Amino acid sequence: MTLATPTDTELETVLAQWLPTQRWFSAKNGAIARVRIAVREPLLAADDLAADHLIVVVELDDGGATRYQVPLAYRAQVPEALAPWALPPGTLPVACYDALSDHDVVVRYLQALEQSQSIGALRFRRSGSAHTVPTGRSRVIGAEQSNTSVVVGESLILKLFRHIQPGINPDLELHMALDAAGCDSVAHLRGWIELEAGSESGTVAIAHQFVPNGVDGWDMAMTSVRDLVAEADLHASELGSDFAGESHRLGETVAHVHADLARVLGSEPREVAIDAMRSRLDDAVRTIPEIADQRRAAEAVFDLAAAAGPTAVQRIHGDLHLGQALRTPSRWVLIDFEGEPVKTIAQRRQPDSPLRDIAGMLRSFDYAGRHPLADAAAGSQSQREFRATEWTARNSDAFCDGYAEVADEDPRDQPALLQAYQLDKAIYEAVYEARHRPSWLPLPIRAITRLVTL
Ligand SMILES: Nc1ncnc2c1ncn2[C@@H]1O[C@H](COP(=O)(O)OP(=O)(O)O)[C@@H](O)[C@H]1O
Ligand SMILES: O=P(O)(O)O[C@H]1O[C@H](CO)[C@@H](O[C@H]2O[C@H](CO)[C@@H](O)[C@H](O)[C@H]2O)[C@H](O)[C@H]1O
Repeated sequence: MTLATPTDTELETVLAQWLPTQRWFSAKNGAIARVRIAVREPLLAADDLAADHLIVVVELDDGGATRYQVPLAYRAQVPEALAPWALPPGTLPVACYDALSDHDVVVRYLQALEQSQSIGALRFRRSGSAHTVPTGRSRVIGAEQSNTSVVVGESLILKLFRHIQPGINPDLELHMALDAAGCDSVAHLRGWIELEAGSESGTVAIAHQFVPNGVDGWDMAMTSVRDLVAEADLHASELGSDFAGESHRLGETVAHVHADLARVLGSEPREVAIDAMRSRLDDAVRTIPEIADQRRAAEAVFDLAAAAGPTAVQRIHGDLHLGQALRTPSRWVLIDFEGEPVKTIAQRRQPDSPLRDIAGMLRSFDYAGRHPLADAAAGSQSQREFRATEWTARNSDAFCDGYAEVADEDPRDQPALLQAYQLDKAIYEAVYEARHRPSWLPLPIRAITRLVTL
């Protein structure tokens, strides 16, 4: 006999309690009026384990509605190791938990991908030649991420988008283009899942080759900066953990990826959408009153950029920072081509200047350089501040040098646009930090002050 699973109504009640506790649930500030199951596709139905793939619509009191993807598994009891993924028992007749934590359910997803199956409204698509489901165990990563990824057998990574929107996700579109270009600075595409639901159709998950032995660029940069803060009498160039060589190589990598994207998806001269930057500033001032004093000066930076005239635009990464770069023993690999999570899919698919990605990385060097200062002991703080500024400048320059060597174009030759993109990113970061990590908010706020007075 197969396991009895909860009714939609039973699940909707429990989901309304559980969803706001999840990191990827973005509507934390709004009160939930109702959770409605829009799609429920059965994936497994055995006597000891059942699983459904759910798309739920969360309706808020303010009238807003967002769609989330929630795979659920059911057993008589939640296995002890999976307890952190359990939903509150409430009135459910069986134990219920996030299905991505259960290896048996993950294997079901991978089999469907491998065979390009359709399960109800879900279309599983394999990319490239036949590949077998990895044999090793699976592990969930991304507790602090916008989405949820599962690594299987240390050879494949399946990422399920949590907040889903209609349309092709840029992460899929750009990886298809980069694979077609033969780019080896990204993880190769292994498959994807689409939801076919009329006007709500779109990409809901992507599988990539897992990059083994990859070290996150942010973690590497942190090691270098921490050494600098501990040895404040050394220059960045004197550190054993100097990062400038890596920054240079990262600049080269980003330039190669931009060139491949332009070659496959095109590039053309166009005015940069400075109005979008102005309206982001307006929204940010409403959320973060501390930056209101900088508004006039920020508008002046945007005015100067608007006067710069047309520049080459193309498809870009869109949310590039050190955490989106993995250093393998042989090269840098860029990941997560989704663009900024706050933008709609249509906005993220708009061509933009490569300067946006370069500015994203420059902001990241600034974050890396200054973040450890908050923890450093007082006393020689000004010396540490000096060293942190030096570290940031050294690595930003190395990155731009590396980029310029490959692109034959130095990003620093367009100072007004580069400054506007950095300022726009710092404004985005301020809103991001206010929402997700309030203790980090001073970092982008100080950057805004610096960027408007350059
Ligand atoms: N192809 C890959 N190989 C190895 N690790 C990866 C790969 N893709 C992502 N990761 C790891 O998973 C984490 C989350 O991936 P990411 O695509 O950035 O998710 P999110 O959209 O949730 O931020 C990354 O920080 C990285 O550590
Ligand atoms: O990786 P995500 O796509 O989820 O990106 C979001 O979260 C990032 C934080 O993890 C955030 O990046 C900001 O903090 C980083 C340090 O943690 C720093 O290196 C980046 O420069 C800074 O922007 C990113 O903005 C946000 O979209």
